[in-house]
Amino acid sequence: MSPHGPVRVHADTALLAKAAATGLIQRVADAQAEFDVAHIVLTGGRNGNALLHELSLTPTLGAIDFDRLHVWWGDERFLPAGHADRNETQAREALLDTVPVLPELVHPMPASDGPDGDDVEAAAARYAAELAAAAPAGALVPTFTLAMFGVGPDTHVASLFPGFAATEETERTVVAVREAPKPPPTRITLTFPAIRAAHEVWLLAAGEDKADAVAAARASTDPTKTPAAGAYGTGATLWLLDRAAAAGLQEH
Ligand SMILES: O=C(O)[C@H](O)[C@@H](O)[C@H](O)[C@H](O)COP(=O)(O)O
Repeated sequence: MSPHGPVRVHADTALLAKAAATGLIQRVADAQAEFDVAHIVLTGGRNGNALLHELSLTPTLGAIDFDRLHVWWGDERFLPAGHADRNETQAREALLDTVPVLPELVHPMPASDGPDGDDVEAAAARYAAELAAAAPAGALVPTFTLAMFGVGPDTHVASLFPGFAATEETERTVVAVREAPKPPPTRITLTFPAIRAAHEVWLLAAGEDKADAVAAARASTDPTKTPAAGAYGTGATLWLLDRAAAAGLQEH
């Protein structure tokens, strides 16, 4: 599967969030019809949270059966539970606290005051085990219906930053990241083997500060140099942009 799937360009970030919310509902409803259960991977960041907030306002959200929806995260800032900067906290505020999700189907990455304390490597291993427990036979992670990733200005996705060893991981599905260039410095992240188990991957980017990163990632096939180029699904990969983030693309 090519890492450079089609691009959808929206006039602004609000329309990007609305279109993405509608698309997510359709994909989850289709997966629940076909496979009974759907698994989605949430992203942190402004665009990821804007999408979740838009979902909470979307009338067709009722097409999703939350009794059959597993929610995972692509990465997490390794902070105490409930910390305002945790992706989980922000996702709960943006959407999860407003919908009837089943707590046992919501899978946050461990917090720094969780069962492993500040041992971020043990916490990463714990999440890998949780993914494996929900995986089909022979797999290490569930077949994610949809995995979403914001794209950083340096082309990072999740907490896979350019040049970091985590971008070269081929065995483990979840690893710890230390000294991340985007604060906070200690994080937990899915690796490319986990990301590429997704049926569909979306890359979200908005704003002129992302135009160079989008152009660089779509011109590259080196996932260590430009991690966004390494995030793709088995069935589809879609880049959801606003006009500002697409400005560096010849194709648009
Ligand atoms: O934990 C995080 O910080 C996010 O998961 C990160 O990967 C984010 O998605 C990108 O940095 C884009 O963030 P913005 O959408 O806010 O630019």
